[in-house]
Amino acid sequence: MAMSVMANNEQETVLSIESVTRAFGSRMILNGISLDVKRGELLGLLGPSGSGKTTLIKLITGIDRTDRGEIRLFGERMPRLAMLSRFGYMAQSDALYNELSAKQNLQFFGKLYGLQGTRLTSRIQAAMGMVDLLDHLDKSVAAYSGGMKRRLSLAIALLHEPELLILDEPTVGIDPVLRLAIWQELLAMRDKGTTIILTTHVMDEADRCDRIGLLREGRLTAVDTPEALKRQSGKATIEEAFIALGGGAGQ
Ligand SMILES: Nc1ncnc2c1ncn2[C@@H]1O[C@H](COP(=O)(O)OP(=O)(O)OP(=O)(O)O)[C@@H](O)[C@H]1O
Repeated sequence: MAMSVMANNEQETVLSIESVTRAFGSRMILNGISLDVKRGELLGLLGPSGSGKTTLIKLITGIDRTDRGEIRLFGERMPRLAMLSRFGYMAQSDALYNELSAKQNLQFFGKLYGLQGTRLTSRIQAAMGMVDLLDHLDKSVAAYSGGMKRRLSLAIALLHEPELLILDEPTVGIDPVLRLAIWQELLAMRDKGTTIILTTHVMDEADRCDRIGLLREGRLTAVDTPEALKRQSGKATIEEAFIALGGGAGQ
């Protein structure tokens, strides 16, 4: 009985962050962060440059370790290698093989995730269609523009249809029309149950998230829906709310 209740709870909470602290040298970068993310939720992390968004993302993926506190993905304490296949990760700087074609990159990463044969081929088509790069599959990545590399990195993160997507500034350098199309895809994935955690500096993107976590000087100063944050700050737009709630400081 107790076991089944626990299993249900664990299924609901995809990510649990508890009292997490991370310092570099004597500088406290993250200070007592606690946050839960439920299955099928789209959480946006917003904060001034240097507020610790990427540091937090790296702790969630297990690339970096907390100094204090704990992070659990799907109930498992991170870092844990076995969790790698459960999420798709898009880093802030693209990790691509420049000398290979886009297709070869996708095949390489796809095989790492256990995809092969017709499933790998169909997933490559679907993911590249989503980022509008199907016409450039055979092009060498060295010949890709910065925005195209971002889109290819996103396609790789989506390739194995993970139940959790962790995206660090996924739409930087992507033009507004395609950005909108990518957001429609992300929202459709969310609606089908994919959990998405992303960082952004773009206010209209933040507005589309289910909840926004506001980071400032290493602390999570607010976590709520865009509507609640606007109400709480008495502001009409998320941009004004962000500044009113202390997000405008820094740089
Ligand atoms: N490995 C490291 N060693 C020392 N300092 C680091 C390290 N990684 C990050 N920092 C520092 O931690 C702070 C937070 O960096 P982080 O990249 O998490 O910020 P961010 O909110 O993602 O910023 P941006 O929006 O500009 O990407 C910065 O001052 C950065 O210089």
